[in-house]
Amino acid sequence: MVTGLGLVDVVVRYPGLSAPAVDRVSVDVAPGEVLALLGPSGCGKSSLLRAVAGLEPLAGGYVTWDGASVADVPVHRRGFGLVFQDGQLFTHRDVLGNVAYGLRGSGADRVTELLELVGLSGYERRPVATLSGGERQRVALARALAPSPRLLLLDEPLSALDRSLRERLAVELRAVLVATGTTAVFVTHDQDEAFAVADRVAVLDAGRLLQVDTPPDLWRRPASREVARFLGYEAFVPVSSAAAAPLRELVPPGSGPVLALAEGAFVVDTVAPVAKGTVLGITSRRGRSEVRVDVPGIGPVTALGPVGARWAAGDVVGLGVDGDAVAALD
Ligand SMILES: Nc1ncnc2c1ncn2[C@@H]1O[C@H](COP(=O)(O)OP(=O)(O)OP(=O)(O)O)[C@@H](O)[C@H]1O
Repeated sequence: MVTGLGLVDVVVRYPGLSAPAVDRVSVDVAPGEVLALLGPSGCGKSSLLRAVAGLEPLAGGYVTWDGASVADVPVHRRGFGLVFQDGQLFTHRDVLGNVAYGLRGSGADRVTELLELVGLSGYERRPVATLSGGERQRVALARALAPSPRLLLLDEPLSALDRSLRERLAVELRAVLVATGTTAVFVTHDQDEAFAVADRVAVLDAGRLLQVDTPPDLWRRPASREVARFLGYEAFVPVSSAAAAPLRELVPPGSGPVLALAEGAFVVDTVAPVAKGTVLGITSRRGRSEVRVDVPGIGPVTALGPVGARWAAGDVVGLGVDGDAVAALD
């Protein structure tokens, strides 16, 4: 028997849409596991999450909990908690009133414990209108966790926040889910966020499940170019080509016939270069320079460069390689 959440050939259709929004997706989520649903806008992530919650009818397949279908269990009886992008707090209640909602009795001790967990100790009496965006999402998380849901469903809970806060909260969110042993499904379109939060990541496109794996396995062994591109691999080169010579030894012998190169697979190296490229342009990210270089036989790639790099378009630079940004594809 599958314990925890089971999805079997789940299909979601909308009237007027010729293709299904979710197309026969099957995946399990073990007790205590955090699964991210990752994919581009419109790929069906939210539809799948809503179908699990019971907010969207299934056009096919099953959603199971501990092996039994939940088809006949109404939304509020499933014991699943929900957190949305905008938190959806009750604006006329204070923080305590929001977190205690859904608890029997006053639940004051439980609220104190949860606010501590999400880093908001002492916030009980704050009106939610006075909270920052990040604080609101923490309250939404505490509220959803308060009744100890057997499954927590999170739909892009961080995407309305700015990047640095998003990155910090992603780490905190994982810590809270792990500390509470919560089984969770987390929707995001951001690969970094999925990798930071989840034990396993399910990559979706056009309603179909392309691959589900742990973050390191997904990164090292993307199942297709489609998955690789979505993760940030930007160039593909046959392993047998001359241009792949400096890269070949970076993947295990006998791996697939195509090498995928992520941004940063090449690093500008003026001391012991293994390849050369022609500079196309330079941008900056987090202080480092990112140099677009055209590598013969591979094409344009993004190489990491030193702080304050000043090459001009047309300059030729030496390149080293970083094995963590090279994967073999079948
Ligand atoms: N209520 C609806 N009625 C009709 N079509 C819908 C409805 N909800 C979603 N869709 C369509 O179903 C497809 C999947 O949408 P869904 O919201 O699940 O994608 P998503 O991956 O969550 O996208 P995003 O990241 O932009 O939120 C899209 O083509 C969308 O336009």
